[in-house]
Amino acid sequence: MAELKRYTYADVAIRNGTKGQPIWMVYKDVVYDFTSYKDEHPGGYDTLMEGAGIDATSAFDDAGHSSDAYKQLEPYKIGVIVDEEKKYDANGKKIKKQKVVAVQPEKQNTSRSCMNLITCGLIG
Ligand code: HEM
Repeated sequence: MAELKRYTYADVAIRNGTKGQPIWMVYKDVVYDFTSYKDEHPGGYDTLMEGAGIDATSAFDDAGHSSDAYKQLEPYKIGVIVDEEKKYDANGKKIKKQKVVAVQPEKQNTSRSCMNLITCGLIG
């Protein structure tokens, strides 16, 4: 089986259907090209374009599409999002981003000097 092409969100953003660009869309880290589907979408062209060039996962899910509509995505698949930019795990669940908190050296010093103050206060 041929390996799927990998795209970044910047690659997808350019293909937003304007200025003769194709209509690419991302659903759960998979990239689709819906250019040929634009006049077939039962929900209309404008509604389809709401997801053009972006991660349209929530827009697609929120539209209340039937299971048939979900099955119709497959033939338009052209690739996947690069690993570094993936938003979903292998089970299709949204990856929770870990909050990275930098340790500030000044703060450490402040608390230490504060401790010293308390200690000094207690001793002296
Ligand atoms: C973000 C992108 C999309 C949005 C916001 C959207 C929205 C909608 C809405 C609002 C309807 C209901 C229309 C009505 O009842 O009058 C609809 C219907 C439908 N859409 Fe989409 N759509 C999107 C993309 C797609 C794509 C990519 C496909 C398939 C390749 C698709 C397949 C369908 C189908 C088959 C229906 C008919 C009802 C159903 O079976 O659920 N849509 N869409």
